[in-house]
Amino acid sequence: MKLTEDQVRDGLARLTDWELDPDTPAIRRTVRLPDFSAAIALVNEIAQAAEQADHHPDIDIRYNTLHLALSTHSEGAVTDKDMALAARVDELVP
Ligand SMILES: C[C@H](O)[C@H](O)[C@H]1CNC2=NC(N)=NC(=O)C2=N1
Repeated sequence: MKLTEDQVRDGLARLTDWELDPDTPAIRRTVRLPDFSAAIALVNEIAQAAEQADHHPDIDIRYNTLHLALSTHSEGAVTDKDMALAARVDELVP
């Protein structure tokens, strides 16, 4: 389900450190880990959650820092699936 900008902003209030990028549109979160292997461990956990949800984030890995973006490619929009996976990611971040 496509969300309006207001619905996305309401949802972000219940998440940790996610921001709306209205230009893409997508929601984004940067996560800094202690080192590269901790970053990769988190990527692997997120990958499992993504496969379970059949919904996949864009992940940019920069040494110990992950830049995560969630949008629903088929809709060209942020949807409830993105908000749900973001909440799951928040649970996985150590
Ligand atoms: C066939 C499969 O369900 C689709 O390709 C899914 C897979 N993961 C996806 N992930 C994201 N972020 N957007 C999609 O539109 C999408 N589509």
